[in-house]
Amino acid sequence: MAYKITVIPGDGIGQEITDSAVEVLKAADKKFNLGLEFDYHDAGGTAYDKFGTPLPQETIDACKAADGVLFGAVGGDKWDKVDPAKRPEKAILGLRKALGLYANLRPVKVADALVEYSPLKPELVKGVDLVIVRELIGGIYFGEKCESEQHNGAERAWDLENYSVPEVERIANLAFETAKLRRGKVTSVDKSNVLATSRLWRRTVAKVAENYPEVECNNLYVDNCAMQIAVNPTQFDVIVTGNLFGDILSDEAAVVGGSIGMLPSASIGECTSLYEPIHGSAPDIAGQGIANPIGTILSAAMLLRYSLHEEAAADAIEAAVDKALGEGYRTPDLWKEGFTKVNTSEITKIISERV
Ligand SMILES: NC(=O)c1ccc[n+]([C@@H]2O[C@H](COP(=O)([O-])OP(=O)(O)OC[C@H]3O[C@@H](n4cnc5c(N)ncnc54)[C@H](O)[C@@H]3O)[C@@H](O)[C@H]2O)c1
Ligand SMILES: CC(C)[C@H](C(=O)O)[C@@H](O)C(=O)O
Ligand SMILES: [Mg+2]
Repeated sequence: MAYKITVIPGDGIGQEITDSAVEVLKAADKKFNLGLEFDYHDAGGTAYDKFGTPLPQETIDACKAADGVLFGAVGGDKWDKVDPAKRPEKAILGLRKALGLYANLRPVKVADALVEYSPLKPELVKGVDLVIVRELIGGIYFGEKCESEQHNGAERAWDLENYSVPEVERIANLAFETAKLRRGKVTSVDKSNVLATSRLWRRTVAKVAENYPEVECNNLYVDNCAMQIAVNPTQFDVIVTGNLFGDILSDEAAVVGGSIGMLPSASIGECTSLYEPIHGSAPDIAGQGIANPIGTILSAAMLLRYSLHEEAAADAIEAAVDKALGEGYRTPDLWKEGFTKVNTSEITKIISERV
């Protein structure tokens, strides 16, 4: 039986990093005889330029029909002035919604080889192993919005944040189930000292926690959490939070491991799951062949594990990444004196060979 993987390179470095991940997947396919088939589709600014929409219906249909989706990144200055409803970012937001991907798992694990690359002191970073469980299709991202209106003689804009109990329950349940398979601790992050949505969030998480007496649960305000990630990141096991806070905290947590280019993610929900690095299209380095593809390669490993249940192949890719890093190969975002500087295609080949 063949597995169908829909690949959406998108914009900027999206093409380079998805090419890398597909090359590594092909190496895994060769070794484990997986029967992978790749099917490419457009989204983002590239799709807007071709079709006048960032998310063509045929891309959504292809994702629905696939066993897993591998997504690169979308966006870029070139499209900053297009109608907000047609911005490239609408592609990933629209796909998450169309596929019902309510949960985004962002694991941050600092490989021993990378401890000294962190902007934090090595003793703070050693042993960091946490996962951010971010609610992905609710909150202020998807609330009613107004781009511009007149109010008391001045122009204003607004975005409405809302969360319902069922929306919080399903993400909280997933966070507790995830914690049960890990170290048994959930930290729920909100701003319940100010926001009504956060108070509902905190009440609902507390109710869900009653069903998981074996899991320890604590709450942090988001501002304190941002500080705690910098001063004591090893305290975290599972962090569960809303859409906007999860977006911000995951970029912060990503660099604890040295570079945003390293962090993979899995978005899961009601239909096909989607796998993407957490970073964006990096217009400042696009086309130079120097992007770090490891976040996308590790996202591909997550696809093999969670969507195709090909555990051995996923393990082999993760081990190959660790081995390449352990042998001292570094893309420019992580390079320093004494290590071997490699570009995107070189690190891809090195990882593929080690699979
Ligand atoms: N899921 C997505 O598609 C996604 C995610 C985030 C941002 N974006 C979009 O990407 C565009 C650029 O956003 P931004 O600059 O704020 O964030 P970004 O993540 O693209 O880049 C931030 C910085 O990190 C660096 N960087 C990111 N990924 C890297 C990698 N793999 N290797 C080496 N360096 C890397 C970039 O060079 C840049 O200096 C925007 O249009 C934004 O909306 C898209
Ligand atoms: C591109 C943007 C819409 C997206 C988000 O905010 O969710 C990105 O920052 C991410 O983290 O995946
Ligand atoms: Mg983000």
